[in-house]
Amino acid sequence: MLRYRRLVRVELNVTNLGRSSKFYEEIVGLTPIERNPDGSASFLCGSDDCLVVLHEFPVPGFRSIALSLEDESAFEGLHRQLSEHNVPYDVAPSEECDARNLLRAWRIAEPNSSAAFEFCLPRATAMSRTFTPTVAKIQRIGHVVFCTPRHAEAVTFMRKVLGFATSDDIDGVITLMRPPPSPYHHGVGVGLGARHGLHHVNFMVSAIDDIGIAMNRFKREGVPIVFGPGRHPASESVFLYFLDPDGLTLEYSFGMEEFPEVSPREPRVLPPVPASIDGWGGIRDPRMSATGLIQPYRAGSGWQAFVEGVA
Ligand SMILES: CC(C)c1ccc(C(=O)O)c(O)c1O
Ligand SMILES: [Fe+2]
Repeated sequence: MLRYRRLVRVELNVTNLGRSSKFYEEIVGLTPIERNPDGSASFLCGSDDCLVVLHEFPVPGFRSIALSLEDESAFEGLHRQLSEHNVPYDVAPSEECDARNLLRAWRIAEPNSSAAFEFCLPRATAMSRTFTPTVAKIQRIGHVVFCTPRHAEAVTFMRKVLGFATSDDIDGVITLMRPPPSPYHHGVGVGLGARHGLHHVNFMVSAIDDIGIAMNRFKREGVPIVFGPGRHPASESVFLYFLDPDGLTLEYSFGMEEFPEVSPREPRVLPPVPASIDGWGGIRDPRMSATGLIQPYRAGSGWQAFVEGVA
C-alpha cells in the first residue's frame, strides 16, 4: 500500500502577486518566507510546516499539490503503480530538491483534470523557519478540492492508482478522500463540475474561536464570506468559506473527524441535498467555488511542463 505522510504544499495562480501576498499574510494568517527565483512567493502554513506558494499568472486557480510520502519504499510502490497504469512522471532536478530541502520529488498530471500532483520525500533536517500564528492558529493545509466533468474517473484514478481511501461521498457531487494512513477525514476532494477547476483550499485551524474571530475579521475587512459558519455532516467540521482577491474559495475548518488506521468506519453515501453539506441549514453564495481553473500539466516532458495558456 502506498503510504503518505501528509499534504505539504499547494501552489496557486493569482493575477496580482502583491495584492494576494498581502491577503494571504494579513487576512489568512500565513507566514511569508521568501520570494523564489521564479518570482513566486512562499508562505508557511501552520505548525505542520506546510507551504502555500503563489505564482502570478493571468488566470487564477490551481497549479500543484504536493504530498510527502512516508519513506523511500513508498516511492518504489508509487513507481509500480504509475508504471502499471502508464502514468508518466517527471523527476525533480537536484537544484529543485536542494531549494526545497527534499531528497526527491516526482510530478504527474492527474489524467482526467491534468492537475499537477507531486510526491516528495523531505530531507531529515528541517529547514530553519517557523510558522508564526497571527490572525488564526492554523495547523496545516487541511485539504484541496478540485472540480472536473470527469468526477467519477478522477475518483477512480485517485483510488486505484494513488491508493486514496474514500471517507464519504455526497452522491455524485463530491467525493472526499484521504491519502492513507492520514487520519483526517479528507486531504483531497473531487467534485463534479463543468470545468477542470479549483473548488477550494482548506486551512485547518486550532479552535472554534478561529472561525468566529475570522468571521468578524472578514466582515471588517470586506472579505466576502460565501458559506458558513456551518457544520459539515460528513467530517463534522465547523467551517467558514471566504474568497481571496481573485475570487478563489478558501475554507477555515475545525474539528474534523479522524479515522483510525486499523478498522476505520465504512464510507457513507450522503444524499445530494444541501443538508449533506451543512447541518446548520446554510445556503451557499453562488460565488463559492465559481472561480479558479486548473493550470494543466503535461507530464513526460520535463519538470516545468505547465501549459502556459489556460483556456
Ligand atoms: C462543500 C464541500 C465540497 C465540502 C463538503 C464536505 C466537507 C467536509 O465534510 O469537511 C468539506 O470540507 C467540504 O469542503
Ligand atoms: Fe472543505
